Amino acid sequence: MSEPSRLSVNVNAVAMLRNRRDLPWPSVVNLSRIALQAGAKGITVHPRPDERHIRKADVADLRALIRDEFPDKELCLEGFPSPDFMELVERHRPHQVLYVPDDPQQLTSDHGWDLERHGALVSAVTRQTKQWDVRVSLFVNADPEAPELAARLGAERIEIYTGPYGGCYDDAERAAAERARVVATGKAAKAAGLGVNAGHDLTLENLPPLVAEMPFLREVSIGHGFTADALIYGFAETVRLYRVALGEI
Ligand SMILES: CC(=O)[C@@H](O)[C@H](O)COP(=O)(O)O
Ligand SMILES: NCC(=O)COP(=O)(O)O
Repeated sequence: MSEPSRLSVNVNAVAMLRNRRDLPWPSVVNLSRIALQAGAKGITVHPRPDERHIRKADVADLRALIRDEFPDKELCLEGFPSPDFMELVERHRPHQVLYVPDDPQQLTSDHGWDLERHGALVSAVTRQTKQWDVRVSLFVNADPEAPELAARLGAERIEIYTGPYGGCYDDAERAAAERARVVATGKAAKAAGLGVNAGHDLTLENLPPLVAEMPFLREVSIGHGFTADALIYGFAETVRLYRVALGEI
């Protein structure tokens, strides 16, 4: 039997494509089902306040999909802890929430929390979320100082923002330097007793060297690069390719 996967497929881009028309396809639920059947560990969505891709109704549908058809898989919700987002978390109780410091206008996530500055907010929402029996992960920059504070604020995991690493796709030397920062942050998180996730601009190319240096990585959530590959290979085959890149199969 193969190892349980570390891959959570982010389906934001599927929703974005669907939202071009007032029609229900491509179906976020059907493509998530294909990803889970193909061996992904979970589905990640980042409903943004303007619902430009994932809508509140998608969250309800995905929660039902996983509860009814894939009870051993996970739904991860990502977002800024606004009252609206917290209401969504309380209602649907995903397996994991990733709190990000994004403002409503932000195009995509491009930095982790400043935990010194926003410690009071982060610790309050973390406490509340754990009372709902939802695992809390905090989005942090690749900075080995961040994990200890994240642990003190009550987080169970961190997700290391890998955008700067992903952005070095054409520069091996800079990529190695960025990767070293991610790995050092992961090691600091592990030492602080946190589970370590990573995400943003991960691809089939940049995953293998990262995973080789971070065998303790618990989860990667991948959407943009995954969807680009899925347009070529299809969803199920792309899950297989990413699982190969993760060294799982
Ligand atoms: C937290 C993170 O890195 C991802 O959620 C990423 O920001 C995807 O969001 P978009 O699909 O809206 O770009
Ligand atoms: N948490 C990161 C995520 O869900 C997907 O990010 P990306 O692969 O779309 O950059």
